[in-house]
Amino acid sequence: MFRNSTSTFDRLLEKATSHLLLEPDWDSILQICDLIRQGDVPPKHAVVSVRKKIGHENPNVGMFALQCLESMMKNCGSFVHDEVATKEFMEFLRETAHLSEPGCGQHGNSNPVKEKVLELIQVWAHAFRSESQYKACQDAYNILKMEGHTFPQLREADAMFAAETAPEWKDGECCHRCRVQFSTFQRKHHCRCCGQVFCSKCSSKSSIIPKFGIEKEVRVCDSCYDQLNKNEGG
Ligand SMILES: O=P(O)(O)O[C@@H]1[C@H](O)[C@H](OP(=O)(O)O)[C@@H](O)[C@H](O)[C@H]1O
Ligand SMILES: [Zn+2]
Ligand SMILES: [Zn+2]
Repeated sequence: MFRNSTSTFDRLLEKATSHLLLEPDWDSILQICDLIRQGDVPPKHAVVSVRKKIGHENPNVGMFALQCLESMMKNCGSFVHDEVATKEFMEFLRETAHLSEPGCGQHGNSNPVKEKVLELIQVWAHAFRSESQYKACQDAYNILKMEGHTFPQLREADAMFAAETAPEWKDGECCHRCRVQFSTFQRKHHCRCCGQVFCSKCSSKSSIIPKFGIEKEVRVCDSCYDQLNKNEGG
């Protein structure tokens, strides 16, 4: 399931972080986000790959990788938050900021990679201020503050995370809609929109689910189908 989309992801990441770019390749970045949101690429693989690019000796590659990470955090929801808002990853980012400093230990923010790291940690610390499972961001922010780094002005709008992620699939012994019992001949199916379990008759339709970033047709139950397509065809 992951094999070919992972190679697509890798190709897109190469493209989005090429040292030849003069500005971010937003189209590739958004395609990367779609692959992760649709569950086509394991979030861990995605974050580990971007991390390698952030640490690239060419600061331009590092910068493009940070912009890619920023979009992934904004658009891919908890899949990516769980991989990035960790003590270990925050230490890596703090290390990256220090390594990119001109000379040893000055706090001049004249370095775009360092400035971007400070901006991102500040936004995430703010966005996750009430989520204890992501307190690593606050901790990193406080450490950097204590070290005397100056942070850019926080733009409230930057701290909003867009995408919801698709719900976990529920289990059950009968169809959520018509209550028919599942058996060898009456197979289970899941609606990708509500995550409930259905018989084939009650989940025979498919639809895209933009709110979850699912741009390809996937199986949905009859009521989710109606919801998702109600404004179509009058
Ligand atoms: O066909 P089975 O061997 O019963 O396996 C089911 C299919 O994989 C269903 O995929 P689908 O929803 O895409 O149909 C999945 O939703 C169910 O959980 C599985 O039990
Ligand atoms: Zn049914
Ligand atoms: Zn549904």
